[in-house]
Amino acid sequence: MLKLDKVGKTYRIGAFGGQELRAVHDVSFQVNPGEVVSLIGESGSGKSTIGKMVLRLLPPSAGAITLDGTPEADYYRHVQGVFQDPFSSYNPIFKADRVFEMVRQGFGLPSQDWREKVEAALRSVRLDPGAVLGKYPHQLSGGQLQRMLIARALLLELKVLVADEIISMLDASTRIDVLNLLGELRERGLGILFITHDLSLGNYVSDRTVVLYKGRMVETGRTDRVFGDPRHPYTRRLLASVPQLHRKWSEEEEQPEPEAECLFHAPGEGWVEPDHFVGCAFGGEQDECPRAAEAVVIPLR
Ligand SMILES: Nc1ncnc2c1ncn2[C@@H]1O[C@H](COP(=O)(O)OP(=O)(O)OP(=O)(O)O)[C@@H](O)[C@H]1O
Repeated sequence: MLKLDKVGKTYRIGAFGGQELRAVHDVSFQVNPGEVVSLIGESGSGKSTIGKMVLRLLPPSAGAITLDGTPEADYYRHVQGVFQDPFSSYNPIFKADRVFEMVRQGFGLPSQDWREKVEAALRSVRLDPGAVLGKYPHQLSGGQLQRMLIARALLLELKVLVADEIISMLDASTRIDVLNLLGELRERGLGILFITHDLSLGNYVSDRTVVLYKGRMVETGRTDRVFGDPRHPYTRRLLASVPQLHRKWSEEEEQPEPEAECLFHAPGEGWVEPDHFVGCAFGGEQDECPRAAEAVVIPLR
């Protein structure tokens, strides 16, 4: 089980790193084996920063990230990531399957039976080894390249896959294939952290959802509860802003603003039901909240 416990990240910014930007505050959640957890939030809400900390590409400034008490050296074999742009993960002048050889060398894995293992991993992501091995990146589609990256991660005794906006650059028909592939990997016991700004994707793919606002968790719980009965006003706003098929944009614009809800302070903060948490987007720090003085909090139920 991957566990984040009160994780925070502060970046040093400005000339000579003289200023601080708190990108992630006090984030705690877990990803169990065979579970997809989606991390949802607007641009800049800290999703990728959390993904990078989980992948140990960035050190947390506070809190801890652990995987079953795994020793540090083994962590990288068990927790791997796939990112938005599959093309940038390949060197265009080398054949695409060089990524497999690089991972073998990088982790000092034996060359014996390697080809068979690679072919088995490719088949498990529903790729025909004969159709992709020996090809250059430009000869393969974005969906095939993305699947190869997932196959590469599978060769490393993967326990948790961090999928950061992995389908946003794929076309509609390939997207659903990759999403269904994630579903199959989940069935096989993989834990998946699915990072997206797209609420409908998060709803489609995940068992549990974490909603972020400016680096803070404002709501988390079972996806059917968070989407079916959102308690934080921010989550409600997000859900209301998803375009709906039967409505035109002009009609959307005519919708009145919801009244008298402070966007940030949710009534009944805390555990509103088992496995459904609602928190203040400012961590209860009143002086940070621009609307604290004017906030009128109404009961949501
Ligand atoms: N290396 C960095 N140095 C300084 N600030 C950073 C760095 N990386 C991200 N940030 C800042 O941290 C905040 C969170 O960024 P992050 O990329 O994690 O958000 P995100 O939710 O993934 O956004 P997006 O969906 O646009 O990728 C932003 O304000 C961003 O500008």
